[in-house]
Amino acid sequence: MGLAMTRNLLKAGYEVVVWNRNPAKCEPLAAEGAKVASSPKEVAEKATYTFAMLSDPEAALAVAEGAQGVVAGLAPGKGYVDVSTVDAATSQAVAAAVRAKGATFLEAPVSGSKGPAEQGKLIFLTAGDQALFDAVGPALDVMGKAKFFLGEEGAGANMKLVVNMVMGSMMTSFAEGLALADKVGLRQSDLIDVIGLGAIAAPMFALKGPAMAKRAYAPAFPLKHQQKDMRLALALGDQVAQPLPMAAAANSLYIDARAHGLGDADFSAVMEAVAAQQQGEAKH
Ligand SMILES: NC(=O)C1=CN([C@@H]2O[C@H](COP(=O)(O)OP(=O)(O)OC[C@H]3O[C@@H](n4cnc5c(N)ncnc54)[C@H](OP(=O)(O)O)[C@@H]3O)[C@@H](O)[C@H]2O)C=CC1
Ligand SMILES: O=CCCC(=O)O
Repeated sequence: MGLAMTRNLLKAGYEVVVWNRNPAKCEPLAAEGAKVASSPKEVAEKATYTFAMLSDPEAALAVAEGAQGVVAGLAPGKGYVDVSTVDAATSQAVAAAVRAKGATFLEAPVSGSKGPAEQGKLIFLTAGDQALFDAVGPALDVMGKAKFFLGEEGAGANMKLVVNMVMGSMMTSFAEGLALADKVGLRQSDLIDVIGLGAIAAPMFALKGPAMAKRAYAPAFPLKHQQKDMRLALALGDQVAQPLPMAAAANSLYIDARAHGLGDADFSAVMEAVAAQQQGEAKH
């Protein structure tokens, strides 16, 4: 995600300084005009606005608050925008550390996967300091097709988790439908066509369905991240005493798929966990 988003900033003429834990991943961006820093701190020192796209809450905290982290390089007049999908508590902790340095903070997780990231068509779900939202608005418009400002930090993280919880449950339900159709002798391609013409048509079903029918799962949104989002959404439900039985059932399928080595496959690979359960075996 970070690679595609940065490419769009470079194409739009922004001066960009990049850092990645595995430095080899910076090489294509360096070839396209980005400067490479040796730490997140150096990025924040060199840039006015620092964006982070990281896997999970642990990574977001490490990169923000580590000894060579972003916060160490911030100062008044600078801003930090975290576009990773994390929980509200992580975002709030980072926001407090950023503001203690006199800088501003915006959480801005995205809806949309690899394709929209490449095409500059992401949807930003932001919250935090509105002045920073206004300042980075043109950059968000380069990377995305829509942006929402939802209020204080935590609101963007929560919105993202709710959206991805719904998406994760939709995907498991779709996988069960494909598996059941196959079991009763229906063509999965017919099911995909029928769903696509009716009230439950969804771009996700049309996009992923044909590959799922072939049991092919080239990664766009890695399954390990979908399972992380289900876990964080369920924790959010616990915090506010909202029962989420459908999401809990879906999460157990993602956990199963992840345990069987499918964490780096696309999240549609949850199909394999569904198929294995229907066969009454733990084979994937
Ligand atoms: N892929 C998608 O379709 C979408 C993903 N998201 C969210 O965006 C985020 C990134 O997703 P994606 O790009 O697919 O994930 P990847 O797994 O491809 O990238 C994760 C990034 O986090 C870095 N990272 C992980 N742990 C650490 C750490 N401890 N310290 C420093 N860096 C670390 C990785 O570095 P390294 O390269 O060194 O491993 C890598 O740059 C996730 O929160 C995901 O849920 C949101 C919308 C869509
Ligand atoms: O977090 C990942 C979202 C993927 C999508 O919105 O298509």
